[in-house]
Amino acid sequence: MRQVEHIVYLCVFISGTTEMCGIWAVFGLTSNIHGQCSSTFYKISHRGPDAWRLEYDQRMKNCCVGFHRLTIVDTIYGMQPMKLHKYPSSMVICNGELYNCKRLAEQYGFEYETYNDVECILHLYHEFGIEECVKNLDGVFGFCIVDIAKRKVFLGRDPYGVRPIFKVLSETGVLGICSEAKGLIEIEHELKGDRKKVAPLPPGTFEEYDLLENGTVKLVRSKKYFSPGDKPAFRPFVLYEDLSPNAHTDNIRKLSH
Ligand SMILES: NC(=O)CC[C@H](N)C(=O)O
Repeated sequence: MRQVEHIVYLCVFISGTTEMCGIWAVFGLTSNIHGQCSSTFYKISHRGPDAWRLEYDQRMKNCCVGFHRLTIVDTIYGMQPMKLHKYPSSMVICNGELYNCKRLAEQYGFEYETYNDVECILHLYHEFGIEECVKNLDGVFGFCIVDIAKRKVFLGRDPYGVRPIFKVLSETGVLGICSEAKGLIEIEHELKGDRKKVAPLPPGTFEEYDLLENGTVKLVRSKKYFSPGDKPAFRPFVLYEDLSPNAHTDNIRKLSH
C-alpha cells in the first residue's frame, strides 16, 4: 500500500508541473474593488495565456470572480467562470483536470452542455452537495463554486494538493482566493488593521461559506475529506487490486495508460 501511495505522489507531481490556469475571486471588498480587479487579478496573468474573464453580478455585491485560462479542452464553451443553462444561479472557477468527467456522466446520467471537464463539478454539486462532489472527482483541482440562489461559496482542493489554492479571510468576512499567494497580497494590505493571513487551502479539504447580503462571507465548515492512505470514493481507472506492492515499473506503466 505504501509503495502504491509513493507512485501516486510521483505521478501527480509529474503531471502538476505542466498545466495550469489561474483562479481569483474576492467577496465583500467594499474599498477599491475596481482597483483590486485591475491590479491584483493581473498578478497571475502568466498562468493563463489564452484568455481571461472577470465577472461581476449585482446579486453578489462587492464580489468579483475571475479566471486566466490555459485551454486544455473545449476552447469556446469551456471558458470560466462557467455557468450552465441548467443551473443559472451558480458558477464555478477551477484550475484542474477532471479525468473521470465522462464516466460520471454515464454513472449519474448527467447531460453536459459543454465538452469541458470542469462542467462535472456543477452537476455533482447540484445533485449530491459539496461533500459528495469533491469525493467523486478523480483528478487534480483547486476550485470555487458560487451558488447565488442558496447564498453559498465553496472551495475545494484535490486530495494531494497538486493544484494550488490560497485564501485570505478577514475578521469582517472579506474573502480573497487565488491560485497563487501573490494575487492576494494587495488585498491583504487593503484590509488594514483587520487580523488576516494569506494561507493555502490544505490538500484534500473543502470549505463552505455563507454569502451574506453585503458580499462578505461566514465560514460554516472546513472539512478534510481525504488523507493519504484513504481509498478514493470514486472508482479509479486502475484498481488497487491490479497494482503490485513490488513491481513499480509495471505499476507506472499501468497508471499512465
Ligand atoms: N489549465 C486548466 O486548469 C484547464 C481547465 C480546464 N480543464 C480546461 O480545459 O479548460
